[in-house]
Amino acid sequence: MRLLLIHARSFSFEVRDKAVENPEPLTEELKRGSADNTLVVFTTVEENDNDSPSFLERVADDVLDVAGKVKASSVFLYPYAHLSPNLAPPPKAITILNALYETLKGKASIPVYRAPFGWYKAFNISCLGHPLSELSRTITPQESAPQ
Ligand SMILES: NCC(=O)N[C@H]1[C@@H](O)[C@H](n2cnc3c(N)ncnc32)O[C@@H]1CO
Repeated sequence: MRLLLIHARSFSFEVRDKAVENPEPLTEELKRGSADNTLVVFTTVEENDNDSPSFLERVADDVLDVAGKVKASSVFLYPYAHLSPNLAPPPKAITILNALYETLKGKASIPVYRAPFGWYKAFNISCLGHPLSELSRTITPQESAPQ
């Protein structure tokens, strides 16, 4: 999994067009969204990722560690298919992203928002520019436990 974490003074998005054959069904609340003082997590699910609790908890712990360090008021999970050449196919990616969203919500003491999967979206972001305001992570499922 590849993450780009941007601590934003403000962030907003609005859905435009379908980007995959079967995008996530849109509800009114998923068509647009915004937050201030938020940690935007651009997330690319890779082909070797899985939805095991141990993997998702490592990802969530890393994200929430950054959110705490930068004192973000919320986390914004943003599906983003541009951070890796080894993409998981959409059905697997949406499953893992939704599981990561639930894991984050279960662990976070701040609100966790998300943008919908499978859509092109317009977005505005105002990066705060402090030393921890632009971070990237590559997190992979651990190999099977040593024999
Ligand atoms: N620019 C906006 C956009 O990227 N839209 C992406 C994601 O919402 C989603 N998507 C498809 N595959 C993946 C993946 N492996 N990981 C994350 N999202 C994915 O499908 C859209 C087209 O690739």
